[in-house]
Amino acid sequence: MAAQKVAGVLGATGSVGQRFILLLADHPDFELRVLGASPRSAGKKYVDAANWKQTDLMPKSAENIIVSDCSSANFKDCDIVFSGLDAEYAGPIEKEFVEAGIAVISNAKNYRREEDVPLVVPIVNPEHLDIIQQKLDTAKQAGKQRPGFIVCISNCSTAGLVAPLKPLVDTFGPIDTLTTTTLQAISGAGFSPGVPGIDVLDNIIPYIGGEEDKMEWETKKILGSLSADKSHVELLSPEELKVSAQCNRVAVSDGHTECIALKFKNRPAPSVEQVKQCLRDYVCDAYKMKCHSAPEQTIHVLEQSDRPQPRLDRNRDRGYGVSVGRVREDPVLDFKMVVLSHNTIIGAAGSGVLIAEILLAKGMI
Ligand SMILES: NC(=O)C1=CN([C@@H]2O[C@H](COP(=O)(O)OP(=O)(O)OC[C@H]3O[C@@H](n4cnc5c(N)ncnc54)[C@H](OP(=O)(O)O)[C@@H]3O)[C@@H](O)[C@H]2O)C=CC1
Ligand SMILES: N[C@@H](CC(=O)OP(=O)(O)O)C(=O)O
Repeated sequence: MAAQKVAGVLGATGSVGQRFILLLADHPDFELRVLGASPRSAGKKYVDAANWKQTDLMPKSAENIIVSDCSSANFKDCDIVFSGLDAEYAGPIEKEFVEAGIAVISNAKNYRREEDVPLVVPIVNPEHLDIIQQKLDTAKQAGKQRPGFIVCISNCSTAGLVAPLKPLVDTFGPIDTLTTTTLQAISGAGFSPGVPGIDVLDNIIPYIGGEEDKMEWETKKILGSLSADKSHVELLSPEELKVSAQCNRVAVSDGHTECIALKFKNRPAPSVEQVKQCLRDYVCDAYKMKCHSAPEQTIHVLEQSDRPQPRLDRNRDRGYGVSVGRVREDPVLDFKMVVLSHNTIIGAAGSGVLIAEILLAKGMI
């Protein structure tokens, strides 16, 4: 077995950071050695710094790690750094890491729209990581040191949305119009401070700041194609794809549900049975590459009329699989369906870990 790569986590005490700790404990490819968080946590043992909220116990291996401040010098021995930093602080910290030659996989929104930064949902568009290979090749040819780089993970609701779209577009051609109404879990709002119980209990909050714009924009980058020179992604134009999102916060702990409807450009549209079969048959590249965390079944098509449900279905394929149910014809567009994805696994930390496994398999770290 190859030696494990050394890994660090920024924002290790937060909602996404805690999920990274769980997913990286006992990982065959990565040894988690360095944890970073705010100055409030730095200097404390992880067990004292983190307000642990996961239903799995904190891994013993993390308990006694002393939390560092988020300066790249503390992470200089890391082959890869995963970031679950609060977006308010992620920008300059992640930039400093990249300038120090470190490979960063970020959950924060700050660099997702940069032209030369891949925005990757690993079960959907791992080929966009070729942008990184191109950067590494260019540096090598110029006789430069291996550069640092950043890969961004998408917004969590966007990750669930694009998962079923990918095989549908590959099989039936482009989508013309897409609408989604989300029901998003409270863990998506993070832990500092998080959504107060009094706001969300017995309630639905029909607003999540910035979320709708992110979903509408990021979908067009993730479903876009790599440029011929592999330096950037060509975004889908508004004429190529119209997307409309409405986002709501609901009193669910983990798992974002989305009610989506879509219309294909090509006529005649496929049948409901063809759509379901296409989703069932989809095998993501990461699974074909035998990546450790890749879901065996990328998309679970559920036939029961009252599924998917967050509590019952969010952990399919350890949270790396996406569930789709209630696939049916839509009298306005072509089809509608309900999509469920685990927001801190395939929507955040799990995607980060799977991206790192793909980078490792392709020799980029
Ligand atoms: N939760 C989710 O489902 C998803 C979240 N994201 C994104 O991931 C990122 C993390 O989100 P989430 O885990 O929910 O947020 P949390 O609020 O739960 O965690 C934020 C983390 O950032 C750290 N932090 C805060 N201020 C600073 C600072 N000044 N310097 C260094 N570290 C700091 C916190 O440390 P401390 O505990 O010491 O304050 C904590 O570890 C965000 O950018 C978010 O938008 C993306 C997709 C999904
Ligand atoms: N906004 C998402 C989580 C999140 O932080 O997304 P982003 O990384 O795109 O800001 C939610 O509330 O569920």
